[in-house]
Amino acid sequence: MNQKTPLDELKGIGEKTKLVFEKAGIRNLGDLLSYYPRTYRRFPEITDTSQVKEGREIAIYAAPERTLTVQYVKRMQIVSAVLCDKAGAIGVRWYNMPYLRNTIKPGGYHVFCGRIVQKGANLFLEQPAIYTPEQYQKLLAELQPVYVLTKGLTNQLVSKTVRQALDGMELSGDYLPEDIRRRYQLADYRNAIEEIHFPQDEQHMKIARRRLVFDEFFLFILALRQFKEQHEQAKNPYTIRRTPLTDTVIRNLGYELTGAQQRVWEDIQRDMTGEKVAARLIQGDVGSGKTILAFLAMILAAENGLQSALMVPTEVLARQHFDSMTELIEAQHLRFCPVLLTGSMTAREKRVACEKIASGEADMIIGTHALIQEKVQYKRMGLVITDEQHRFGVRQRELLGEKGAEPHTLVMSATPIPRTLAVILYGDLEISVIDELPKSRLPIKNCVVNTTYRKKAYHFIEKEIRLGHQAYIICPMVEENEQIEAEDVISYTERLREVMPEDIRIEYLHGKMKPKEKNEVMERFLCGDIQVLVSTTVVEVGVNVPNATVMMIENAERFGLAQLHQLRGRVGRGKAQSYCIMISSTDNEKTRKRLEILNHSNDGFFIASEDLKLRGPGDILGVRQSGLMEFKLADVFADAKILQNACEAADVILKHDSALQAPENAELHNKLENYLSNELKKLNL
Ligand SMILES: Nc1ncnc2c1ncn2[C@@H]1O[C@H](COP(=O)(O)OP(=O)(O)OP(=O)(O)O)[C@@H](O)[C@H]1O
Repeated sequence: MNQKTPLDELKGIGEKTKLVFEKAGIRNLGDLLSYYPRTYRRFPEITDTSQVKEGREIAIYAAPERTLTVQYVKRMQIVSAVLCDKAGAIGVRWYNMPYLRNTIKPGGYHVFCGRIVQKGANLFLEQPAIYTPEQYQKLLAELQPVYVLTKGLTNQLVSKTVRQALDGMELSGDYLPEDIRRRYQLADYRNAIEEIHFPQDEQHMKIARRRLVFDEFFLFILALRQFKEQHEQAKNPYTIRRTPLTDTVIRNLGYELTGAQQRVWEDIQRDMTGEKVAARLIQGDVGSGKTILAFLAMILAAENGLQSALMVPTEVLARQHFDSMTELIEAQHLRFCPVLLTGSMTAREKRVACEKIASGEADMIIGTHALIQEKVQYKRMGLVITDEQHRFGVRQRELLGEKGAEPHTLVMSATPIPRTLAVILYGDLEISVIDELPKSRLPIKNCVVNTTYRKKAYHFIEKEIRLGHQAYIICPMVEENEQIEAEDVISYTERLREVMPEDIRIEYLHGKMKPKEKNEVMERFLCGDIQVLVSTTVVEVGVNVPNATVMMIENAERFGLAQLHQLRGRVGRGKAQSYCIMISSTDNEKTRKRLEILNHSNDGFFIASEDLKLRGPGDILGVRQSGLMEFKLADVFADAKILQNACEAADVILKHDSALQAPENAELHNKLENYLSNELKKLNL
């Protein structure tokens, strides 16, 4: 067995289980081994029955008062008892485990570990696992991997399957040359994989993680260097000239471009009118006004008779940009034709769009991945604008362009990273920074509060709505989940409708809704028909509704700081004073400190660096940063040092063997090829 062996060659993986894994993107053993735990769980310390609280997972050292009783309800056998310890007593229930009656005797002390649930007026310990104190002490030292789960996929199933794969696989070789491993003190691959899935303890897990993070960065940088090399050879196939039209558009915008926007616009024009194919990263904090620069670049292309494409990560965003572009064109009486192309459009709509694109009638094409997925024939494609999720824009450029005619690229990013890191991560791009917000903006007012403040917050939201504004409320979950104690969009909306005045229009939005429903809700929010939008983080990136002035975030402790900053960036985009209310459901000191950073600053760069200081590099898995720069394990902030090491290592290797053709680099070469094809697979090409 090797990394490419299909999963169903393992024992016990039948057709059904295979599909369950496939849904999580796991097809072969390589996919499985790199399905790293999302985090690790520790068993709770032993406490006593005075600490029970609904939803909490606890461990108590207790014994039943009397013999366990067994009741039959429908076809279920319910075993119940009252467990007593020094502090008091709690009811307990197990389902379909009648044999417990013989093993757990009155007065027999054990450690019971499970979750507290409320049934009617009473709290119960439900289905607790039972341990001897010695067994439990051992478990306390262990880290239990927790994976990202999908329907049918359990932690146990993943662990069991990984174990089987590791036991049956030949993983002796290490593609990382030994001198690199030695120089950067990296664990060997086999060991790292073993310890990331089955850590002996925290220290071993951290060593394993460090190696795998190095790998992620190392491959990423090697791929980047390859692209850069290819790219530097490309010549601009079309002549683009500056045009007075863009100056007129800027004059008629209704606001003045900030100094930073003007500077970056100059960079873009210089690129596009230059001799080489240009690739530039435009980095700017949330709400700094990146979109208008993208639009101006598209207008410049169109005026020169070239098509341009703007590719964004979500349908909601694609539609929003399409609408704003159409509005701009109409308001300024331009004669350009924009078209929208997204996956959820009907076959007929897509056909019409594609015809317009192929005939050259469409000047600007705005859409999602559909821009490369659909078989679209572009005509004179001169400019492609993507966001940082599509890091490997060069391949896409090739796909979007015609043979031999590579378009210019702009990559938009709101991730606030220091220049030193940006230079590494975006090594194939020139970098421009919009480091100034429009002057008309008032800084957002923030507060971090606990759940008792909710009622006041609702009153506050109502007041803002009466002033004609709108509000977002963010919940971490889509639906209720008994395992996770966090607010969910669906039941929250129901409750909110009950407590808010009836005339306030409240709707919800989440990623699992059909695209058409999502678009409808978003359009209604955009035009002010919906006043309070209860949403998951689907609104995180790019959504622009300047009339919204309140962002309330439930379970703020569950989000990374960068993500919270992105969410908050959905308000404060117009002239009115805006507010961000972060509700924290924990009194944990560390969480409080993290949220305080946001409370005191609206500056994305500052937040990212403070977050880093607080977490410290190599903090277990950290709180994931916003999903923008996605690595499996690595975090560009917390692992900045490893990133620098990986960059150095890549430079040294390429200096001696730029095409990775030397025999000692053969395995690395294969690994890189695999990496690149996986990156493309992610784009469903
Ligand atoms: N110079 C300016 N003066 C006033 N308003 C501006 C200026 N530039 C852009 N805006 C407005 O600010 C809002 C936010 O701009 P935009 O949507 O481009 O932000 P962004 O940089 O893309 O942010 P995000 O990363 O959050 O998507 C928009 O409503 C836009 O019309």
